[in-house]
Amino acid sequence: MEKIIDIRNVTKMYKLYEKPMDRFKESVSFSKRNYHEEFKALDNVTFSINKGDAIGILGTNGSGKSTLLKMITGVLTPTNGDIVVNGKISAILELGAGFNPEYTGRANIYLNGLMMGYNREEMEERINNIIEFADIGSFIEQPVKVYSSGMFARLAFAVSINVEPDILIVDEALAVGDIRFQTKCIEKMKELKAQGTTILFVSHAPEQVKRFCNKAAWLNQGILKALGESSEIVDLYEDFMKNGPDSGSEVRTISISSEELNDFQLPTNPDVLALVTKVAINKDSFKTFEKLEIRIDYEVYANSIEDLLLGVAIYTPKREYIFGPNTHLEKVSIPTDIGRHSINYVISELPLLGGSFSVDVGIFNNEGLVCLDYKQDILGFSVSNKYFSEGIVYMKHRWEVVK
Ligand SMILES: Nc1ncnc2c1ncn2[C@@H]1O[C@H](COP(=O)(O)OP(=O)(O)OP(=O)(O)O)[C@@H](O)[C@H]1O
Repeated sequence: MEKIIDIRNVTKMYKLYEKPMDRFKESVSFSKRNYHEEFKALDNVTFSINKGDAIGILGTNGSGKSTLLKMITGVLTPTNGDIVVNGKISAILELGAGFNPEYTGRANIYLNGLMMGYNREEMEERINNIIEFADIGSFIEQPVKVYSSGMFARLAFAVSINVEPDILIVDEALAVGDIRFQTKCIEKMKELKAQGTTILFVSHAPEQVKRFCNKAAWLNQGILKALGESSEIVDLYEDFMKNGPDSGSEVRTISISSEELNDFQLPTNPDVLALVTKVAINKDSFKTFEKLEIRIDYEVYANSIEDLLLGVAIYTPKREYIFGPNTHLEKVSIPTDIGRHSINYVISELPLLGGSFSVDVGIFNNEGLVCLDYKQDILGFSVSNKYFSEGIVYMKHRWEVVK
């Protein structure tokens, strides 16, 4: 795979001044006094992008996406680290950037072409396509200062994609256009992708990234949190957005005691009739339809327990209850005599789609009315996939064309 963009240990510090005057004071200070605080917008980011990749850049507001893209285009320079770009970039970064507000739309097309390294004749070959794509009617002859944000987006997009770039960077520009224009842009981006153009795409709609991009990078507070196949990264990102910063990292695969169990002993407290002593899961991250297996060890301390039952419940991190069968409801008899027992709970084809999940295990009697021992959130697991469906669970279904 040919690397087209190589980002190595890139850090970007911004200087923050409390008052505008402080910047001036600092520049004239003989004693070299500091009037600013430093803010790290990007922190030691390293990754590379291969030729032909469509990579989505994900992250909440202020996570450093624009800063990174501006450094790739050369508008900003890194404080530390290096960025190597092997191709011609066409970028729609901030609406209106690269346009002269006093010039007409038509004159700005030539100006943009010039900045991309095309001479007037070369732009003359392209201008009709650009104007047709922008489709803003007679506004093309008006100074761009009178344009609406939608018109800006149309013109910027039309120019960027009609100049045969090696790398196309689209930062949120699609969000301003109407649906018809968005569709047209996506069609054109697909065409460029098919021709091998590398595309960097920032969108606040993760589904768009899932559908359009093969890769994704997730920035969080200036740090590259995850990088990989787009659908898997979007699942992680969406999970983080829904459940907060602690989700995912809290996924545990720990059994109640990681040490081997001691010899079986009756508890000193005679009211303790049975305990779940160990819970373990076969993996901590799954793909949909993989086999999930939870092993539950429990101990029974009295001979008189009727209707002993085990239950396993799966929850989202927000405690939305997804599924909770028990051995009584399903008429499965489990050992009830004094001693140590083990049960395997097996889902042969896990139907969950993306996200992280937690598991509770309980042991009860009397049809579940009396709880003997309950372990909440005793372990967790995550599910991520290549993009093939949306939602929490995959339901068996079929499509029938009626007409
Ligand atoms: N010129 C600047 N001077 C000081 N701080 C800046 C400057 N530009 C950006 N920042 C800060 O750097 C951080 C990253 O900003 P950046 O615009 O790269 O984020 P972003 O992920 O693109 O956000 P958004 O989704 O809102 O566009 C933010 O906290 C922002 O306030």
